[in-house]
Amino acid sequence: MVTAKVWVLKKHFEGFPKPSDFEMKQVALANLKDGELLLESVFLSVDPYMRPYSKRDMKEGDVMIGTQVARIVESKNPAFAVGTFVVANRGWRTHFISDGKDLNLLPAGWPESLPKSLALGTVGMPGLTAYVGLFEICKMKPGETVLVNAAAGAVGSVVGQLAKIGGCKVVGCAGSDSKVAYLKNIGFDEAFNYKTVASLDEALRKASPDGYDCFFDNVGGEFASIAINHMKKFGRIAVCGAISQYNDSVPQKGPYIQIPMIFNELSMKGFIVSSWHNHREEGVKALLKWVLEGKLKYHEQVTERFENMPAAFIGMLKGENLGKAVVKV
Ligand SMILES: NC(=O)C1=CN([C@@H]2O[C@H](COP(=O)(O)OP(=O)(O)OC[C@H]3O[C@@H](n4cnc5c(N)ncnc54)[C@H](OP(=O)(O)O)[C@@H]3O)[C@@H](O)[C@H]2O)C=CC1
Ligand SMILES: O=C(O)CCC[C@H](O)\C=C/C=C/C=C/C(=O)C/C=C\CCCCCO
Repeated sequence: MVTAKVWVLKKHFEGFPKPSDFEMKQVALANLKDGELLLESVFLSVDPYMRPYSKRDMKEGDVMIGTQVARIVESKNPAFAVGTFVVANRGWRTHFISDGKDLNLLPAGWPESLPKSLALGTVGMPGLTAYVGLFEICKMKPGETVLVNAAAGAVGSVVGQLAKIGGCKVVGCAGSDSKVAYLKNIGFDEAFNYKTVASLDEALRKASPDGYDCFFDNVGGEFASIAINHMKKFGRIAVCGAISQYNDSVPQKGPYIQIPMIFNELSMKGFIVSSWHNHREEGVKALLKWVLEGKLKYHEQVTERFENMPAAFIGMLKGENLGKAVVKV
């Protein structure tokens, strides 16, 4: 019999998550029935969505939500061989049983040399978010100017590079000078540290005096309220995330954005990547191709050991990650 380690939400978050909000437990797994598989998590993802979704979708005592790259270690299902790697959405746990229906194989042609953890980041849900947000929501065109915040993160770093691949000028911002240096290294035309600029308004104007055609917003809040005034006529805004607000114990009251919306006849559309599942196969295939061609660079913030999941999650929310944050079990 296999004993799994799991992290449960011991107490709903209030403000930033704290280590004491989590509790690690052991769960004895039953022997496999016909058609079942035993899997071990190899890499686990920590993502911002877990913070707001935990309040909406979880009750105290539930296993933390999340995805993993897992390896099949025992199989009573002829459709899946031992040693196969998959992406699953089974939460923060070291081992789990599946009937195979909730498993996604890695994209065909995944070379042995490519870290499988990328299936949680650049060639997975965050990469797909960037792909859908740019091509389907912003509908970026060559020669346009794209702005992206949280630009050194899992989604933002892909947004900037896909926009370069798409022939655009790209402006990004992040919360440290080392992240800004990384952005320039992966091809951003302009990048700045939003925490240290004297004025965000001035920094946005200096980076692109003519303004922005597309704004890929990962942050929301005050940043979005200022950035919207730098949009060009008929600009498009992909409302991807609002991480500046997830950890608020008291909701922020931002300035209204309707006037520039109306004056510049802007398009602004919220989206959730999982609603665009019909673009998943084409998107993951394109992302893998660009990575293998060296056109799409990646960086992973790898935290070792399952016991360190809460620290990895809290660190990501505080901006300690460069690129996709993953935990190596
Ligand atoms: N709509 C959808 O389907 C999806 C939406 N998202 C959203 O995209 C955004 C980025 O996600 P992801 O790439 O996975 O995460 P990241 O890898 O970018 O990690 C989060 C980053 O957000 C930045 N951040 C944290 N707090 C603030 C703040 N108060 N103000 C500005 N920046 C902040 C930090 O970087 P920094 O150093 O720059 O501050 C941190 O590293 C999130 O809002 C997430 O919810 C992600 C996936 C799917
Ligand atoms: O590829 C897979 O199968 C894994 C899917 C994992 C994940 O569940 C899919 C989508 C993730 C979406 C993330 C969305 C965001 O980050 C946006 C976050 C918050 C928006 C506001 C939520 C308010 C809740 O009350």
